[in-house]
Amino acid sequence: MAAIGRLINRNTLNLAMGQQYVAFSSAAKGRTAGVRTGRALPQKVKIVEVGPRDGLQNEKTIVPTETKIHLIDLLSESGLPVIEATSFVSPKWVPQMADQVEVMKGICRKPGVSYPVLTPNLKGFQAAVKAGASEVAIFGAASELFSKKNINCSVDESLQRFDEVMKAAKEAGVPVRGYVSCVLGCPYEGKVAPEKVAHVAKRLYSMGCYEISLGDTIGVGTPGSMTEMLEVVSREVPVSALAVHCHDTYGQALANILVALQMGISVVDSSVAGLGGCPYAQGASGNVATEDVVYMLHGLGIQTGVDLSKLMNAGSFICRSLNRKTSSKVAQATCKL
Ligand SMILES: CC(C)(COP(=O)([O-])OP(=O)([O-])OC[C@H]1O[C@@H](n2cnc3c(N)ncnc32)[C@H](O)[C@@H]1OP(=O)([O-])[O-])[C@@H](O)C(=O)NCCC(=O)NCCSC(=O)C[C@@](C)(O)CC(=O)[O-]
Repeated sequence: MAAIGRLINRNTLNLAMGQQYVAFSSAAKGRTAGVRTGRALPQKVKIVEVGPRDGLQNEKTIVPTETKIHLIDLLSESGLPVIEATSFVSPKWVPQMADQVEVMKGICRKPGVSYPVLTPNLKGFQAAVKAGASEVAIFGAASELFSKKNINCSVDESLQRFDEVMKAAKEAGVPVRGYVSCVLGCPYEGKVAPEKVAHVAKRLYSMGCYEISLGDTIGVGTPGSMTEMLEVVSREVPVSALAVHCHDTYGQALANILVALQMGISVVDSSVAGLGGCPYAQGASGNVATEDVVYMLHGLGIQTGVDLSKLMNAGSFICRSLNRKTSSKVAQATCKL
């Protein structure tokens, strides 16, 4: 009897959550989010969706190009302002991104939505522009060994390559975002000093990157280490130009994002269904799920412009296509797997 009761309660709960998740997540609307946490929070957050790139780059089986295109189109419909579409890297290094030109040509670009792509060097930049990219991202690291494993050069060499990309981008009028990987830990070197992160972030910002995304590539950070790192980095780069990019390996991503928001950051990277992992960071799980970030932000009364229901449809589509269970807690709770 008790077991049946539990079953009914669980089913009722699932049904209720399925119907009401939007209501739950918007419960704080109209209130000042800062009141609840004791610190001021931004009223609006820009979400940079990295699922089609960061999310898929590590997939062992090649995902059909049409699936990638359909995923991006569904994400475009959800109201996301930025969707990182693919990367112009060597197909020998990351075979999953070898169809970058077809992806860029196949997507329906929604007015007002930006579709940046990764470009590790001038060759990648030129190919990206030829394929119609109107925004690119360069990606460095705060760790020497990670830099070597990921892009086959030292941190200093990578900054020289990025300089070339920046010059070409300025001439072409293409905005450039900069990434710093391993900001809270490296799979090869362990702990990374915040000063190293600040050094690379400052260089990328001085080169002209309009925004610096700080990547906890292997998801080892905690609110404590995130706070410490951001305090150091924000002495060199204004917080208004910083973004956080959290992987969720240790389940700390949402807590880390919350402290970043409390420190004035208002740009958050995330991946639909929590897909992802870096091919050169073994054991790293996916990015924090976009659905979970949106749910938290809306619950805090922070605007994102994202329709959670449409976003969940995109998550559901890619999970079905990959025959994979979603990593989004929100999607799990509402049975949209
Ligand atoms: C950077 C390279 C190319 C250096 O790789 P390399 O082997 O040192 O390059 P190279 O200049 O010696 O050239 C070797 C070959 O690659 C070709 N090549 C050279 N450049 C390109 C290019 N752009 N596109 C296509 N092909 C290229 C080049 O033409 C040549 O071809 P071959 O003559 O042998 O036929 C390589 O290491 C690479 O592609 N790495 C990319 C790795 C990657 O994509 N990692 C994942 C993204 S980073 C990430 O996920 C972290 C992030 C951003 O999400 C934030 C976080 O979580 O921390």
